[in-house]
Amino acid sequence: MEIRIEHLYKKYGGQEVLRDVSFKIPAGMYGLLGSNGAGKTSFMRILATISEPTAGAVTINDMDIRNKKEIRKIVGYLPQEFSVYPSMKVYAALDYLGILAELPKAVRRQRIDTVLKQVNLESEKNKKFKNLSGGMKRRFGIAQALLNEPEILIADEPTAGLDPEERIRFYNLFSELAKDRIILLSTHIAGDIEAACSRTAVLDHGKVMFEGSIAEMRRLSEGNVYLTEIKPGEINDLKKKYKVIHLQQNGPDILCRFLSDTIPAVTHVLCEPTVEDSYMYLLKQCGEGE
Ligand SMILES: Nc1ncnc2c1ncn2[C@@H]1O[C@H](COP(=O)(O)OP(=O)(O)OP(=O)(O)O)[C@@H](O)[C@H]1O
Repeated sequence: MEIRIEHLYKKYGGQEVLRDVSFKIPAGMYGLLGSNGAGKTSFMRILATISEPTAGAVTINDMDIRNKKEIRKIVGYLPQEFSVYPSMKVYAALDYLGILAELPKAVRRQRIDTVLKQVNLESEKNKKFKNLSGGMKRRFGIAQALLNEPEILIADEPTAGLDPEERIRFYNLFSELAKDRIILLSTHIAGDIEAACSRTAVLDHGKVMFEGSIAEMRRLSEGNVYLTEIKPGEINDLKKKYKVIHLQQNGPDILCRFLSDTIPAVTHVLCEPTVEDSYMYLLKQCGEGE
């Protein structure tokens, strides 16, 4: 099971939003990381056959994505904005989507029961869509994407707007589903990628800035991540000299995690980098390169 992307470009009018994107996505959970406008949605829509590349090639299990009909049989897609008729009940809405996907009645029944179990929405099946909580609506979105038993599930920022507990539940569901699938998900939360994915690609302004395993991603900023304890009045000074990743109140003082290419001029401890540190490190490099 593999998605192969080769020299992919996407242009909207004169704006190039994907630029020479090439990498492979193996089975398991794969995270696409990038800030707003990086090109994540444009990339995922191409893989889900909703939009077409301007140039380049994508194959899924050696099948060209231009075979839309065949590809759609093996790909499930959860777009960022997902909705159904608000007054439709959960079961009826899934049945309707199943009809659109041309699933025969008996298969539909069996699949709907299975996906409702998978996303833990069985007891909600007679509720109207509009009466579901935000997290339940997202779970419904996953259920509809799983209806045709896809080998590949593409989810665009599936956890945006969810509370931490619901986010954890979501990632548990994904890791369960990822055992025999490719799950490609996008987010701008580096910590989520670190916790859930085995590999990641970082997009910035349509270009791949990094592609590799989580361990490789962490290593990017090795030797550049420091911690220092400062007084609240010293924050601005530190920010002028270094890229601050985060600040945490520690009694009257502030614990500050920051990036530096050279040994810092303040009292410091060298830290083990996280995916978030490396993401900030990459963004800093991109910013400097512009
Ligand atoms: N249909 C479209 N027509 C014109 N420009 C578009 C279209 N879709 C996206 N864009 C532009 O392409 C660029 C990349 O957008 P995209 O939605 O792919 O990024 P993203 O990484 O998913 O961002 P976000 O996290 O905000 O969803 C942006 O500059 C956006 O304005």
